[in-house]
Amino acid sequence: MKDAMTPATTIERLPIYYRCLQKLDRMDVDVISSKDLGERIGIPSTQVRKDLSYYGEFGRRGVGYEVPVLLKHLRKILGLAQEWEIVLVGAGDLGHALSKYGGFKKLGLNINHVLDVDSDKVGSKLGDVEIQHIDELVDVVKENNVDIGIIAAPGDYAQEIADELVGAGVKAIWNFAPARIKLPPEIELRNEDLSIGLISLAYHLSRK
Ligand SMILES: NC(=O)c1ccc[n+]([C@@H]2O[C@H](COP(=O)([O-])OP(=O)(O)OC[C@H]3O[C@@H](n4cnc5c(N)ncnc54)[C@H](O)[C@@H]3O)[C@@H](O)[C@H]2O)c1
Repeated sequence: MKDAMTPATTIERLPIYYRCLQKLDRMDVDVISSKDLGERIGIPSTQVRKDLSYYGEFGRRGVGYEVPVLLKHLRKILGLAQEWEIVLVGAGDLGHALSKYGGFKKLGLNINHVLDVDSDKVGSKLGDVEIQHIDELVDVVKENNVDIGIIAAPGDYAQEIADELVGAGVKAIWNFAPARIKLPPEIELRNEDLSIGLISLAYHLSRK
């Protein structure tokens, strides 16, 4: 089924299924019913079946889903059957946190390049990645076939950085800067705002 027909909420749930199945696989669980899978991630079994039906027929009626098989399919669907080369722009507090988080590497999402404008930071290491000067952006992207760029620099520079990333060949941008950046339609853009989660907690608490 085409992505355009898959609801955004289903796509957002795929990584949750994936993580849950990885855990089950580590526990040597071979088969899981849609009911058990739904309970583990807090949604009804009907929703599980509907979500997965957008991508094929994976389960067996009355039996459930074979965990390793579904995991393999989801890995492919999520684009995690391959390794991704990623450049991070901005080696500040957020850049440190993102770069040092080990979970991305385990998924094959490799933040192998970090760029910054601050000459005091250039040459120092973030984990085992050496920070390079922002002037190296084009070479870094081209020489390493970088597909994904992360912007963790101030908002005032976000558009300029995004344009440079795209010009160099990056196909997707994860933007943390508080700026509305404009990109060609073929470039995937995800704007992230961690405060949304915290504000929603405050919203719900204030109504109790
Ligand atoms: N979306 C979110 O949830 C979220 C959360 C935290 C921070 N942020 C945003 O992320 C960005 C970084 O936040 P931070 O707390 O790490 O800030 P920071 O000041 O600690 O780090 C910013 C880094 O960007 C570098 N930089 C500045 N201009 C640059 C340029 N033109 N090219 C390359 N590097 C450049 C600086 O030298 C610095 O190392 C800010 O825009 C901030 O608003 C967003």
